[in-house]
Amino acid sequence: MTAVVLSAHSLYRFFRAGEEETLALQGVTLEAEPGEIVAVTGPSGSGKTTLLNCLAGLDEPDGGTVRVAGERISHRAERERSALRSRHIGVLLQSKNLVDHLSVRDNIALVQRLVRGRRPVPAEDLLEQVGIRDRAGALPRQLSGGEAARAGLAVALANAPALVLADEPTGEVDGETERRVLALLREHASTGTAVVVISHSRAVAAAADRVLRMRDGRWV
Ligand SMILES: Nc1ncnc2c1ncn2[C@@H]1O[C@H](COP(=O)(O)OP(=O)(O)OP(=O)(O)O)[C@@H](O)[C@H]1O
Repeated sequence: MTAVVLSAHSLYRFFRAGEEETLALQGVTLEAEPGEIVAVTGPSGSGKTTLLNCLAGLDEPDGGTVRVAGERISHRAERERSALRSRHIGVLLQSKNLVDHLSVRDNIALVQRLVRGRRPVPAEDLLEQVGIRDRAGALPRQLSGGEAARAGLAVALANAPALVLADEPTGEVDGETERRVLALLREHASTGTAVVVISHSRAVAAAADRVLRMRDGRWV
């Protein structure tokens, strides 16, 4: 087992739209150890989602490297990044990680089929943990915002990932559900998972081991 689950070094990301250039990430370095929950906060447009996308291998940084569980995920073909993501990372983005035409149960099964050599946690158990066991047969569009957020979390945890990357996982849930989600993340962290979570919630910051603040693509 590697000492750090996530090692992102000196990440840069530029976006160009016509004449305008945005420096979304300006040399961001981040490491996370097994068992650690890191909260990332900062104003709108500061680069948080861009960072998470680069960490997840959903986007390529223009400079710098990302390693997850000892394997480099940056600067690789999309297919390779996708395979590494299935193997090591649970991703919960604001855009949601549920496939529309599959039930919640089948969304979990889909993620678990991509991972070999690990015994999957039964879908019902994952859904019990997030408190929506009775919604296993529902389609994503039949879920409330809070239920969809919890289903997304169950899917993010379905591959028993070394690293969980979550963008506002408690943005749409009530206080009680937020506590439940945080307890669940802590439980997974205690088994060695590292968690990086973007959030403006005070409860999330209080539950985290470290809180990092971003502004204009840099830590402040
Ligand atoms: N695909 C893109 N093309 C052009 N500019 C982009 C793109 N994605 C992000 N940006 C710009 O990069 C900057 C950082 O955006 P990002 O979404 O990472 O911020 P954020 O901190 O996650 O914001 P929020 O809290 O509102 O989600 C912003 O100025 C944004 O407009």
